[in-house]
Amino acid sequence: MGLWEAFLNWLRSLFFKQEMELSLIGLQNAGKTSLVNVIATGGYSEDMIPTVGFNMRKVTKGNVTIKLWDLGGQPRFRSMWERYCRAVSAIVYVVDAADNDNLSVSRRELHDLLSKPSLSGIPLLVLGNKIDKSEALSKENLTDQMGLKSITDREVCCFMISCKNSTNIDMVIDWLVKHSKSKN
Ligand SMILES: Nc1nc2c(ncn2[C@@H]2O[C@H](COP(=O)(O)OP(=O)(O)OP(=O)(O)O)[C@@H](O)[C@H]2O)c(=O)[nH]1
Ligand SMILES: [Mg+2]
Repeated sequence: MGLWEAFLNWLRSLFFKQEMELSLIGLQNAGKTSLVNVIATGGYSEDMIPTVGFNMRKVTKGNVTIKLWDLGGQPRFRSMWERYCRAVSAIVYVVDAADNDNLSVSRRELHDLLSKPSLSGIPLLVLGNKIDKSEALSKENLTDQMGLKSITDREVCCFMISCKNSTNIDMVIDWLVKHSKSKN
């Protein structure tokens, strides 16, 4: 990068700073914390500790600072999901696309959450994770089984990803950056 270009980028970053706040929701073991790690550092580990309560992490991508609320997915933490979704620019709902046994629970929890009046209209990004596994569903199947077509009161988008292989993580970041708000 030339000096002039670097200077222009610096100027741009001063004037066009964007920020956003996101909540990562989904059942335990879906891969929420893995996604935060992949977005923040690119690192992936098989050896993860379940999230107790929540973690907050700030990540900067270009001019956008993203504040991520990474929530625990075990049943005892689900009642606090709504509280952490109220002020966010988007809700990111992570699903283990290879875990057929838990899809109906995941679907129910998602639709329960979206029925809260406090969350009306907040854009939703559904991520079918673990597509590196052979038993992972296709996007069409996941869309169908999660009942995504019936959500008509907000913007809904769905991507199939793998945190393990970093598949489609760039698409996720692009989507998030597009949904950030200008600070000024
Ligand atoms: N094969 C495969 N495994 C994954 C992938 N992403 C995450 N995992 C594994 O899934 C397990 C759970 O990942 P976490 O990121 O801790 O899941 P979580 O959604 O944060 O779980 P809670 O914090 O309990 O809600 C870990 O063993 C990860 O290594 C993926 O893309 N592919
Ligand atoms: Mg976690």
